[in-house]
Amino acid sequence: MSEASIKQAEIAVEQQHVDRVYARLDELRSEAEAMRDKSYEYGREATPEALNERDVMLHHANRTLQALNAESEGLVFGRLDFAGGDAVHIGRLGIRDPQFENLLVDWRAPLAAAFYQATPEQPLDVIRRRVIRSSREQVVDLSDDLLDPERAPSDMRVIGDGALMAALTRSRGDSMRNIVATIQKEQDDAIRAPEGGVTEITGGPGTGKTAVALHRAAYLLYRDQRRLGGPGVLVVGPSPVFMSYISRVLPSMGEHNVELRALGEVLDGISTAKIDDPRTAEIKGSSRMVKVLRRALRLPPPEAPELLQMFYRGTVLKLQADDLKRIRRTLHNKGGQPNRNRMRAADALLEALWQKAKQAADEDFQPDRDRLIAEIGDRIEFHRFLVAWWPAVYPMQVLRWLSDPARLSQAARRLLSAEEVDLLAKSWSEVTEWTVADIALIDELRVLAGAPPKRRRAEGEQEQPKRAVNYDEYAHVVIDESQDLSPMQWRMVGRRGRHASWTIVGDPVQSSWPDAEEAAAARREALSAQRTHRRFTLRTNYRNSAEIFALAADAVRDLVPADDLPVAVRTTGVEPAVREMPAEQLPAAVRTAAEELVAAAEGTIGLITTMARRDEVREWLSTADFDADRVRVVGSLEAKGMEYDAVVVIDPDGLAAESSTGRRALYVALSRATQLLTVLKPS
Ligand SMILES: Nc1ncnc2c1ncn2[C@@H]1O[C@H](COP(=O)(O)OP(=O)(O)OP(=O)(O)O)[C@@H](O)[C@H]1O
Repeated sequence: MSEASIKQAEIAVEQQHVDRVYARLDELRSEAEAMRDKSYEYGREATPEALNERDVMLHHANRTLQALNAESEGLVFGRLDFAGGDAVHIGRLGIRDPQFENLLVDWRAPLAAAFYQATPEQPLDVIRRRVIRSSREQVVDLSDDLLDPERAPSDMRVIGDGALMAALTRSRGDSMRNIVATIQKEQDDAIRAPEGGVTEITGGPGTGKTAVALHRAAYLLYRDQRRLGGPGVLVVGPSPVFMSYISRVLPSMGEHNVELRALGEVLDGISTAKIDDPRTAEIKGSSRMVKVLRRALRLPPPEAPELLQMFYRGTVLKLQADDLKRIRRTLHNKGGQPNRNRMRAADALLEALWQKAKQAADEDFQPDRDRLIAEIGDRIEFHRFLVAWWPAVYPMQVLRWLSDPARLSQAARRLLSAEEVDLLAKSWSEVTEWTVADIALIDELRVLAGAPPKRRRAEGEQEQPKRAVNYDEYAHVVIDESQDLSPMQWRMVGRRGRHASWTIVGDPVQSSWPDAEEAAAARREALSAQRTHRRFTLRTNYRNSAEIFALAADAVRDLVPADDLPVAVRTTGVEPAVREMPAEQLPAAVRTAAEELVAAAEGTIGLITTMARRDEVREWLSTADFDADRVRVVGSLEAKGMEYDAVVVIDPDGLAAESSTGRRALYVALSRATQLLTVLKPS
């Protein structure tokens, strides 16, 4: 038999199994639907027992349906043949036949671990590992590894090799795909690491850190649905573009109960993607801001009254500006959140009025403490004063107050320089939209100020979602691109995982945060409750061709130890194109490069430029003649974590100059392409 017909025969064998799996999937779906319908009938009886049973059935039926309805593409992707003749198929879910025999083993089940862990040195009883590639329900390709040739039966057929290479060469779309069929052993070690404590995954660009973190989330949910499924898993990443890029990976594995939030979306009720200029972001992210904000809350609100005057039984009692200042200082020194201290503030003012009354006492005026406090405390004008002098404060309002440079200078005395105060005040003076760095400050103020009194719900207003606002009891928190978190952002995410276990993913070499030590200290603080720390380092770059990565690595080779740079495994024989041109010819050069790449590459084309020139570059492309649907123009910070089939890096020196981490930002931009890279250098 020719090689091609052997392969076709093996594909036919696998197709039979895949057909059985899909037929069984249909049966299970019908059963789950029937259970859901039946649960509605139970509900009609409306006794507490029936309702309870209905809820349990409905929950179970809905979960099963959700899992069964997850994209069915590539449901069956692997097979293991063991010494002794047994074989199992591995898939995105576990499916059993009516006799309870395994038709498909979930990739996260212990039985499937050998699919990822077996090597020729340690075959773990596996003789042949087969990767099955399907298009919808049709098997289209197979690829085998023979792990233990000595024990292989003579009639065992081994087809091709290189499922990983085939997966890496394929063009990518707008969404990241799951990699369940080709997870590599070093990646699997991190995915299946125990849940508790902190699991850190480091590695260079394209080593699969994001993919591994998401597969780990799916694995942990599978292993401990009860603990993680309820309080939930939070995944935090750099930008909404990135969150959208990774958003389909978990649902494609049947996991829907995971919250994905960009750093600008962590706080409930606000969402932003706006980015400050690097210098402003650096100040806003610094842990010095904790003190600045604390002090800001101690300052009197703008236009706070400076005199309290009460007529009491023919006498005028006055608290002057100095008295009021002293009372405010004492209240703050006692600690506690200002919004929770409003009663204390009222008590302190009344007590001070009583002291004044005592001083004014004479034969005609004999005040009684309890009566004075009760009477004045009930007066509407006293309440009006209190509301103006010690109002409920709202985090965003406090930041807006700090757009007044005089006020900000007071809060920032000896913490920020005059130049830093100017930059911040300016950034808050015309806020139309908060920035990503502001979100961590707003969250800090939320905690420092305490919850303001609840607003009464207006008629017809919807009730809030059942979950607590700013839910901070996640069971597992995944942080991607962790090297870029500012100290203030570490504080913000730390709050959301006080009782959680953590998966932290990052690459220090790609950092865009200038003060590594300050960020490390904030991170230690955020994770201080964690006892166990385990670390995995991924060393193979699966994204870039070796030719592209060599150019990217040149940008940082003299800045970092060689060991921190991964090894790219795939060569294409195509060198990146590096072109120089006078600055005025840059727009035409960008159009030409984009047109060439659209014609030459399948999939997505990324044009990476400085943050400042994004709109200009979009404008240049408006006259280009190509399929614009596949082209994305992004700023260097937005390119974090992303990947495209072909990339144009526009003005590399400008990219490095714009970022406070210089050539590291360039390294990120140059390591985004899977197939083709063009670099345009204006002079
Ligand atoms: N085992 C694998 N099989 C197939 N594809 C893989 C594998 N590991 C990684 N990849 C692919 O390599 C690319 C890079 O992965 P990923 O984005 O997770 O890397 P990263 O380490 O997070 O990169 P960066 O630090 O640059 O953001 C993705 O397309 C991913 O699907």
